[in-house]
Amino acid sequence: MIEFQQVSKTFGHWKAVDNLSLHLQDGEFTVLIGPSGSGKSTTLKMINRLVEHDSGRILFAGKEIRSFQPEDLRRRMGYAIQSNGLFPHWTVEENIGTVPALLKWPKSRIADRVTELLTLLDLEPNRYRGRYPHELSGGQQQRVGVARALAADPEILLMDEPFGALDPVTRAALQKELARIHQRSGKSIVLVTHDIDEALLLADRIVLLDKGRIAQVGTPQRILAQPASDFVADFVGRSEVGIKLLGLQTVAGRVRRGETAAGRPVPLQASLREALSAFVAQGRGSLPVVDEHGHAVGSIHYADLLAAPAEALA
Ligand SMILES: Nc1ncnc2c1ncn2[C@@H]1O[C@H](COP(=O)(O)OP(=O)(O)OP(=O)(O)O)[C@@H](O)[C@H]1O
Repeated sequence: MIEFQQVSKTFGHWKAVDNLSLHLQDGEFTVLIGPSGSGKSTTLKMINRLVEHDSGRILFAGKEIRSFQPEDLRRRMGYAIQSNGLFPHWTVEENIGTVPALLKWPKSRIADRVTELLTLLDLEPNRYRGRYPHELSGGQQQRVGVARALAADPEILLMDEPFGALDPVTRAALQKELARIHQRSGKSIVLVTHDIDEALLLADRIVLLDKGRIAQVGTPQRILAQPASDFVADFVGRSEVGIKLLGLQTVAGRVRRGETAAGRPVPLQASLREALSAFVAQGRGSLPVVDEHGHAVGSIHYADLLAAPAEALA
């Protein structure tokens, strides 16, 4: 879908992006991560030509992006940013409907789409559609920012720290929502973050940048279990690698069906990290497992967690 071929971008004497080659697959959730100043936002903004690359080629749908009008490109690519970028004097409805209006959708279709998106993002449509951004909380503004990016059903969604300024609870809720949107729509998403846990949770593939260069590209499992360098190992947090690997898998893959155990049950969909926490909190070596309706399914043993890291690379 998007291909970078030896792309560089220099600001003054500073190489913000240095000879980047990268192929972003159709339907993939790609997370760009790295320390501050590593070139994440510059890489993202080059995709919709908010920043023009100096050299190399960037292909979108097989064509160099310079051959598109920037406006056409931006209509085909949703863009959400940390500071949400909402127009302050426009209502929520007008903000969300920006690109559909540019595309000359009929008013009724825009209104229906706004209703659909507000519902999807857990904002009661009639309560919020007529409000102005300053009448919303920060988390609600960010939801509207995400809704606006999704409005015209773009082929690709570009997100620059879209949940950066949120409290942990709202952030977790929106991450879950975004994962659901991705699963349901199969849309290509490129998200910038500096939060390794967010990257591990959401990414099909992580691109870890360091000083404008790729330090490693790989699945969350591979980045955790086979870091390509000391820099990568340090960035993902050496001492917590085991715990993070457990966070990538669910109890469903380890359940001993039909077996019983005593204790407070863990859900099938809980991560193995959550299961570990339950073992420690309850001081037990095995626990019952239940499905989403609370029905008994089987049990999980503490020792079953140990199979996880090896299998993560299978
Ligand atoms: N418009 C600009 N003019 C000059 N330098 C810039 C400009 N935009 C970015 N830079 C520089 O390019 C480098 C990469 O910036 P970029 O915003 O891509 O980093 P980042 O990884 O997204 O960082 P952060 O996590 O802090 O947002 C930085 O050193 C930054 O100072």
